[in-house]
Amino acid sequence: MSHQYYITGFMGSGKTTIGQALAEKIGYRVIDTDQWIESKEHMSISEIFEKKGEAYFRELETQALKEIRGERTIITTGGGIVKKGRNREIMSSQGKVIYLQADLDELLRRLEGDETRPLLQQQEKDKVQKLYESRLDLYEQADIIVNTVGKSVLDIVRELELILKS
Ligand SMILES: Nc1ncnc2c1ncn2[C@@H]1O[C@H](COP(=O)(O)OP(=O)(O)O)[C@@H](O)[C@H]1O
Ligand SMILES: O=C(O)C1=C[C@@H](OP(=O)(O)O)[C@@H](O)[C@H](O)C1
Ligand SMILES: [Mg+2]
Repeated sequence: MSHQYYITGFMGSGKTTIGQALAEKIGYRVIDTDQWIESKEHMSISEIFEKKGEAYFRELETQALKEIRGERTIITTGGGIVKKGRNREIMSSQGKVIYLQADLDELLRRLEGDETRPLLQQQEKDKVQKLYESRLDLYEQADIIVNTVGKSVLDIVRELELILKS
């Protein structure tokens, strides 16, 4: 088993939820980059986007990846972390990258009514689809890819536990 695992995927793929449950199951600690940034800035992700802008938030994501280090650690990331080559390099050099896959319709169903993701607020579906498609190749560079559609959180945790043990 690796010391550090990074969980990636589009918004709604279940990174935060699965990371938490998997960490409990295998006795790892878990740190979510969005939560790390919110507590550092004393602001919600939406407020950071609104008051400081996306570029500022992206800088903090890189800082989070550099600073969050440790044995037996799962790092759950924000869906846009893969955009920067530097971030992808940091993740693959410091640990193993897991991609949680789902089709866009499933992701949007899971996030119906959600108001915490600024990039989904008042966006046409076309725009979200373009964003999703622009990231697929980047997510697919992961070491481990798990399809989450039609599976419960528990199913996915069990599947990942087996993969990590092998
Ligand atoms: N496998 C799954 N099946 C159905 N709903 C899920 C699944 N995984 C996560 N969810 C739900 O989707 C929503 C987004 O999950 P979250 O963990 O916040 O995703 P992410 O961190 O990738 O954006 C939550 O309401 C969560 O309960
Ligand atoms: O995809 C993105 O660019 C983002 C995803 C969000 O995290 P989740 O993927 O956990 O929703 C959060 O980091 C921010 O709203 C931007
Ligand atoms: Mg999350």
